[in-house]
Amino acid sequence: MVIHTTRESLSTTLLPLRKSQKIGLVPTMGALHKGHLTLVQKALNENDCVVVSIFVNPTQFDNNEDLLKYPRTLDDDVALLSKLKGNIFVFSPEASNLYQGTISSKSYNFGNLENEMEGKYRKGHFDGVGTVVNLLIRAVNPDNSYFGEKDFQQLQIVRKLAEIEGFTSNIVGCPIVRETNGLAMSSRNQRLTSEQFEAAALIYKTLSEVKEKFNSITISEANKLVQKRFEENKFLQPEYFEIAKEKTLKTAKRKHKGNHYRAFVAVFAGDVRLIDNIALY
Ligand SMILES: Nc1ncnc2c1ncn2[C@@H]1O[C@H](COP(=O)(O)OP(=O)(O)OP(=O)(O)O)[C@@H](O)[C@H]1O
Ligand SMILES: CC(C)(CO)[C@@H](O)C(=O)[O-]
Ligand code: BAL
Repeated sequence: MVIHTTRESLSTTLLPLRKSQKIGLVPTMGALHKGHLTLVQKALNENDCVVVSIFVNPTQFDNNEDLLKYPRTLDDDVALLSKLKGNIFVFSPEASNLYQGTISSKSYNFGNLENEMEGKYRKGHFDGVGTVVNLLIRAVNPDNSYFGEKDFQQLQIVRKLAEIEGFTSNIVGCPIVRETNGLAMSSRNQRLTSEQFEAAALIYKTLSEVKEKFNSITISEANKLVQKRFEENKFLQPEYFEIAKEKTLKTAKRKHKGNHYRAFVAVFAGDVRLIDNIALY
């Protein structure tokens, strides 16, 4: 497996391939799991070669401890990718090489998408995500770029970013991959104790209950139901639970015909922050 650590070496390798090959990009922060591998496999199925970027982007963290504790497992990541069949390039640059100058965010207006949920609770997060995704897409110039629905708000932001920055790449959304207990796979799951991991099954269980009852209860009743379920669990502290319109991600207080709704949640298990969401249709 070829590992590129600079934009220059990656671009030299990709240049001759461009004429005849479709290039896929899967941006990640590493500590790869089956969720990531599903994205990579989809990218391999739909392209001739795939760049998997592994870069823990400092500008999207508002919490320095979260950044320091973020798992970094490059050797294991490469070993996992090596098991897949197909032409994969790992792109694992230093921040100074990727940013080529000061390591700071551009300021974006994503039409308010950035002010909801994750944007509200992680200040500047989506400016950091937008900045790094822009840098990665410009470095790779892919035909298709793959993002998971686990980070559904991020996926919507990246679609908007593509309009703002005029990307030629398609932005491809991929369904959430879950553990057998329902917990959405996430690199941060590595930091859970076994008790927290078991308890965290409640997140998807509760989202599924809301989905099942959604047609027969009000949004306010759904909010109360979620509050009650988490009150009963000593391992999990919800940061937010919101039912929002899928397109605008605006919090919904009442249901209106013709809208698609989605439930979103962020939960702390100790100091590990987990997010999840579910379509309510
Ligand atoms: N369980 C999953 N199902 C589908 N896509 C996923 C899943 N986990 C991660 N992804 C996607 O993989 C890409 C890279 O994600 P990232 O490297 O941040 O991993 P992560 O598991 O989301 O980690 P964390 O949430 O702890 O930051 C993102 O597009 C993300 O949405
Ligand atoms: C898209 C991304 C790789 C940008 O750093 C990150 O936010 C992620 O892994 O979801
Ligand atoms: N997968 C989202 C990246 C982050 O938590 O910063």
